[in-house]
Amino acid sequence: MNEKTIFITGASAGFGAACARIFSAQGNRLILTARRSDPLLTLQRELSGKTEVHVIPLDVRDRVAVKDAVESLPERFRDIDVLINNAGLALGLEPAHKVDLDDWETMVDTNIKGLMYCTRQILPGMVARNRGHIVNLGSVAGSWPYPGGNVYGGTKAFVEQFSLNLRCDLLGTRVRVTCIQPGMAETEFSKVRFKGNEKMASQVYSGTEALTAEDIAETIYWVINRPEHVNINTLELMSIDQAWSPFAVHRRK
Ligand SMILES: NC(=O)C1=CN([C@@H]2O[C@H](COP(=O)(O)OP(=O)(O)OC[C@H]3O[C@@H](n4cnc5c(N)ncnc54)[C@H](OP(=O)(O)O)[C@@H]3O)[C@@H](O)[C@H]2O)C=CC1
Ligand SMILES: O=CCS(=O)(=O)O
Repeated sequence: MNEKTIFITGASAGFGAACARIFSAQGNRLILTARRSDPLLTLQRELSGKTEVHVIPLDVRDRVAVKDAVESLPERFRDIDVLINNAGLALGLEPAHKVDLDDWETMVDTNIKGLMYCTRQILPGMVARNRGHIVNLGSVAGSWPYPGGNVYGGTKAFVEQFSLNLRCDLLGTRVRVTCIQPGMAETEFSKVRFKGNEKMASQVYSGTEALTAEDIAETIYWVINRPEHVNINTLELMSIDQAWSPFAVHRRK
C-alpha cells in the first residue's frame, strides 16, 4: 500500500472524478474539491468503502476560500503529497474580435489564477516536508494554435511555462512538477464550452474515439508512481483520431 494524501481540484466531473476513482483504489486519502457539492458527495459515498474522502465545495477563483479550505483541513488530511490542479474550462470558440470579454476573464481567473492560488497555498508544506508532486492540467491548446483558441490556449501556455518555472524554483527539493497536456477528451468540457448546447458538444467527438477521462487519470497515476527521483516535466497525449493541420493560408483574389 502506497498511501498518499491527494488534493484534487475540479473533482465533480471529467478528469478530476476519474482521478479520484483511480487513486482511491490505491488506498490514498482524497480531498475532493469543486463548486458543485452534490456530485462530490455522491463520489464520496461511492469511494468511502475504499479510502478516506474529505469533500470541500470550493471555487478556485476565490483566493480567500482557497486559503481557508487548505488551512482548515482535518489533521489527517493536512500533509498533502499530491496536488492535482485540474479545475479549468474553455468558454466559447468565437474569434477574438467577437468574444464575450466575461468569458476571457472567467478562463483567466479559473485556469491561471485559481491554479496559482492552490499552488501557492499548498506548495510551502510540500517544501517543508521535502516531498510532494504538483500535477497541472495544461492542454495541447497551450502549444498548438487553432481558430477560437485565443485566451483558452493562452491560459494553457501559462500552465506549461509556470510548471517548468516551478521546477526551476524547486531544484534541490524532492518536490516534483508535471504538466499533462491532453488533446480532445470526451468529458463535460465541450458542454461547458458551448454553454449547455449538447448538439454542438457532441459534434466535437462525433465519429472519433476521443480520449476518455480514465485515459487521463491512468496517465496521471503513472506519472505520480514513477520512482521518486524521476520527474516527468511535460506529457502530451492525443487520441489516435487527432493530429495537426497544415498552415492556413489566406489567398487574395
Ligand atoms: N476535455 C478535454 O478535451 C481537455 C481538458 N483539459 C483540461 O483538463 C481539465 C479538466 O477538464 P475536463 O475534466 O475535461 O472538464 P469537465 O468540464 O468535465 O470538468 C471540469 C472540472 O473543473 C471544475 N471547475 C470549473 N471551474 C471551477 C472553479 N471556478 N472552481 C472549482 N472547480 C471548477 C468543474 O467543477 P464544478 O463545475 O463543479 O466547479 C469540473 O469538476 C481542465 O483544466 C481542462 O481545461 C485539457 C485538455 C483537454
Ligand atoms: O483543452 C482541450 C483540448 S482542445 O479542445 O483545446 O483541443
